[in-house]
Amino acid sequence: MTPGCPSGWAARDGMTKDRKHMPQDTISPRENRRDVLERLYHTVMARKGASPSISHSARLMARGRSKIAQKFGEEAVECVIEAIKGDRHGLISESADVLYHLIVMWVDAGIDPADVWAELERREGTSGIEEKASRPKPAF
Ligand SMILES: N=c1c2ncn([C@@H]3O[C@H](COP(=O)(O)OP(=O)(O)OP(=O)(O)O)[C@@H](O)[C@H]3O)c2ncn1[C@@H]1O[C@H](COP(=O)(O)O)[C@@H](O)[C@H]1O
Repeated sequence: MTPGCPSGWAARDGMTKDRKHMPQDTISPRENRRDVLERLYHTVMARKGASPSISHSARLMARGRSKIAQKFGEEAVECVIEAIKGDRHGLISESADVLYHLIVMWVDAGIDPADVWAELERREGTSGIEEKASRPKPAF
C-alpha cells in the first residue's frame, strides 16, 4: 500500500489516480482529516511488537484479545452514557475512544479497515427495514 495513501478510500472518494499519489502536505486539511482513521490504523499497526513501556497500543495488545475487547466494551458503554446524558462534548470524546479501541481490536484480529469500508459499501442503498424483512423467517 502507498504510504500516506490509505487503503480503499481514495478511489471511492472520487480522487483521481494522480491525486491519490499527491504528498500528504498538498492535500487540504479537510481531506487529511477524512483519512484520520486510516492513519490511526497504520500507527497502531506500527506499534505491534513495540515496547509496552512506550506505547499504549503495544501495552494493550500485549495484554491480549480479551483485554482489548473488554476495553472496547468499556469505552462503548461510556459512549452510551454520554449519549443518554446529552453531553455533546463527552459523546465526541468517548466516540474517539471507541474508534481508537475498535482500531486496536481490528489490528489484533488482522482486519484491514478496507474490509470494513467494503462491507459498508455493500450495504449502501439497502434500507435496514428492507434487509430485516428479507431475512428468512424462523420455522416456528
Ligand atoms: N487515539 C488514541 C487514544 N485514545 C485513548 N487512548 C489511551 O487509552 C487509554 C485509556 O485509558 P484507561 O484508563 O481507560 O485504560 P487503561 O490505561 O488501559 O487502564 P485499565 O483499564 O487497564 O485500568 C489512555 O491511556 C488514553 O490515553 C489513546 N492512545 C493512543 N491513541 C492514538 O494512538 C496513537 C499511538 O499511541 P501509542 O500506542 O500510545 O504510541 C497515538 O498517537 C494516538 O493517535
